[in-house]
Amino acid sequence: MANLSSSKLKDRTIVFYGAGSMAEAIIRGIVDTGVATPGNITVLNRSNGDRLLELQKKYGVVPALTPEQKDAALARSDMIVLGMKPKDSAAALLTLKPLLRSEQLIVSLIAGLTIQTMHRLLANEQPIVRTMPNTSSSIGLGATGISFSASVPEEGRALALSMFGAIGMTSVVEENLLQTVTAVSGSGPAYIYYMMEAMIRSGIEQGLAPEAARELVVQTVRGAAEMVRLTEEDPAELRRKVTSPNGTTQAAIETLERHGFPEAVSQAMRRCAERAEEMGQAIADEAFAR
Ligand SMILES: NC(=O)C1=CN([C@@H]2O[C@H](COP(=O)(O)OP(=O)(O)OC[C@H]3O[C@@H](n4cnc5c(N)ncnc54)[C@H](O)[C@@H]3O)[C@@H](O)[C@H]2O)C=CC1
Ligand SMILES: O=C(O)[C@@H]1CCC=N1
Repeated sequence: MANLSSSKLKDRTIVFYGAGSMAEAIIRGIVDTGVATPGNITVLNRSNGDRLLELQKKYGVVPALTPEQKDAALARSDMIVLGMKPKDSAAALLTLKPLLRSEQLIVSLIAGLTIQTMHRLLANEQPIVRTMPNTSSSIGLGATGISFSASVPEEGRALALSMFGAIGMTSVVEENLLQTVTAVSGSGPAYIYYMMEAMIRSGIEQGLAPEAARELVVQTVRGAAEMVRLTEEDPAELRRKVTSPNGTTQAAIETLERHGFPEAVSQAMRRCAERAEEMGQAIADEAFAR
């Protein structure tokens, strides 16, 4: 049993309940940075044992392969990270319910699923940390929005902040703003990748070798993000500095505007947040309709 008086993540037992791509991003981050001990991390899935063995090989974490191993890991761990798909989450919480002790900390990664729905499913006020991380966590550059149920003690807050702080930046927000965090940073990497795909494609169409197009785009995105971060200047100001009057950038930006780029981004983000809400509502509707 881990030392419960210590707030160090290293001393805590953690179960990743659902070991897909987001769980792996976090595992890689906390193992690589050394904030957690691989031997204290158990991974479990619904059915894919090979996936668990792959994670064991890559990170030294412990696979729970049999129903007995799964129940034992869930029952004894200090933290349980819910990393299954939203549609599987209600069933997983109901499975968890009879195994839980009141001091175990639940950390949810699940888009849309509210603390209220989790408390209702568990029929108690279990300490819950609801988060919205992103996959850049796997390289220590994650951005995670975090909310706490009132039942999370100070120590639980510190543990969660150290987990997500080790793999990037964290922002504690009111729970109703986690949908917005989903729209900004949870799904955000995909918008940037989408932009990169389009830029690489156009570079190739205009004659660049694929590798050159890729390298130039990657360095451009990396450099632009670092410029915003290091100079602390407003992105609009940095953009102005690239844009010579009547020059090439102005021509490009005007074209993006004509095609509704800012409005498209705004609508995409609103739809993203709305979708998170819908997904959370769908979980609750399905779980409590019976
Ligand atoms: N992928 C992303 O960028 C982000 C994902 N999330 C959230 O993370 C969660 C997982 O997403 P991904 O990792 O992308 O999905 P994924 O499909 O890669 O992984 C889900 C895993 O959960 C397992 N699983 C499903 N039901 C289970 C059950 N009853 N018991 C045990 N394991 C079960 C599946 O076998 C699978 O390994 C989702 O709820 C999503 O909303 C949050 C932020 C970012
Ligand atoms: O697409 C999704 O639903 C998840 C949540 C945020 C990023 N991926």
